[in-house]
Amino acid sequence: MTSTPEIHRGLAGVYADTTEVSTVIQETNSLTYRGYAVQDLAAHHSFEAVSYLLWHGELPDEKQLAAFEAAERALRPLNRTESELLARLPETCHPMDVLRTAVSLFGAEDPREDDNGEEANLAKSLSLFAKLPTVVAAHQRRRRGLDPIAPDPRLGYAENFFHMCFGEVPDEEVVRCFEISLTLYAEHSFNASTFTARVITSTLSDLYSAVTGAIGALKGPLHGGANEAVMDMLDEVRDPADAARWLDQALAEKRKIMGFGHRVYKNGDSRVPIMQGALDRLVAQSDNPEAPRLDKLHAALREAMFERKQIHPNLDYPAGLAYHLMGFDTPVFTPIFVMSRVTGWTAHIIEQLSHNSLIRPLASYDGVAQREVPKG
Ligand SMILES: CC(=O)SCCNC(=O)CCNC(=O)[C@H](O)C(C)(C)COP(=O)(O)OP(=O)(O)OC[C@H]1O[C@@H](n2cnc3c(N)ncnc32)[C@H](O)[C@@H]1OP(=O)(O)O
Ligand SMILES: O=C([O-])CC(=O)C(=O)O
Repeated sequence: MTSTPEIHRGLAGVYADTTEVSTVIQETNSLTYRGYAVQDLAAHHSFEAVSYLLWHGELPDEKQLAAFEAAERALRPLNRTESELLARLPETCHPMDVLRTAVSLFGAEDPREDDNGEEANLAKSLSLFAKLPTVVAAHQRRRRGLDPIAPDPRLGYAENFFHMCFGEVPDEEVVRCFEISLTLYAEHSFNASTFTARVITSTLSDLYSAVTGAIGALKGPLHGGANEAVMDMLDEVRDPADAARWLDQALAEKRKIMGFGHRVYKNGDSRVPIMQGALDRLVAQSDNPEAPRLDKLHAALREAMFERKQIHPNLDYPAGLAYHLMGFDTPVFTPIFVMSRVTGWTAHIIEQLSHNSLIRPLASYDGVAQREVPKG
């Protein structure tokens, strides 16, 4: 008789490979990108500089950053085929479907699609980084029956995204809060979408295919889709006075409370204090009449969840409300996560190729024993 192998369902606790890109340090509950604490990066560097760091391993000097920014700004516009094809998708489809289709289309158009050399993959990564906000913004406007706004090369990455979505750039505090969220969302080791990208890459498929698959993995509400689900939950509960009663019922129904819990962090997500601080500043200066109620409800659910389950919020909890207060439609929240995480995904794709081994685990069979096929 063969012994039953040890099963790690969900690969919980399994080390699948090494990485130099980022790490969660359990003892201090902190996260580093290429060795730098993420809160220090968020406080002192632009999202563009953080993206450069993830791809190149070091922060850029002034000249490198200027060249990087100029290249990003030049790559933002979509060509006519891209704009027309994406505008043919149903207006009602989820914007994650638009992004998934867009990345697949960019791959089909790129003559270097199958060139897996580092230089080619860095060029593709920068191109995705520059173009995805243009796709997301055009869809945000289309949902409201509005024509797209062309990117403005005079504006930085975050400012330009607001300009393309709303035709104006908001107060500095709002842009800062958005940039902080992008830096915090950029990278998180072997999370489900990054691992998906690495699995696809491990077959020696192309970067666009890996990113398309990663978008599909991020869409799910147990992963990136949770930032949208947080807002749906706040819309469902509405009244801060109902938070505890609503939560008791949801827990009794064995519902997962969106924006809470984490596979790796069991004592709180290291990114939450930074994002919550940015959200507090956003609420304080918001002219949205709903901001005080939403803030109270957000805090009431967080406190009730901790009292009942001792489970902490993850990054999606403050980010979801922050994106709402910035004026984005709820279905655009996870696409914003993609705009940021495409940096981490592509850094991992390049790393996977640098020491590739096909990712192919085993399954312990527990189906019916071998049997005779009925004849005739
Ligand atoms: C950016 C990101 O992707 S962060 C994650 C975003 N996802 C979410 O916010 C979705 C809600 N959260 C969850 O579903 C989970 O916490 C996950 C999927 C993120 C992590 O799950 P796991 O590591 O598998 O933890 P697991 O599901 O085993 O949770 C352990 C216990 O805590 C409970 N638990 C964990 N999170 C939650 C939650 N959000 N709501 C209710 N109960 C929860 C589980 O029911 C389980 O209880 P049990 O032992 O009584 O069965
Ligand atoms: O690490 C994870 O499992 C999920 C997460 O927080 C992320 O991808 O940012």
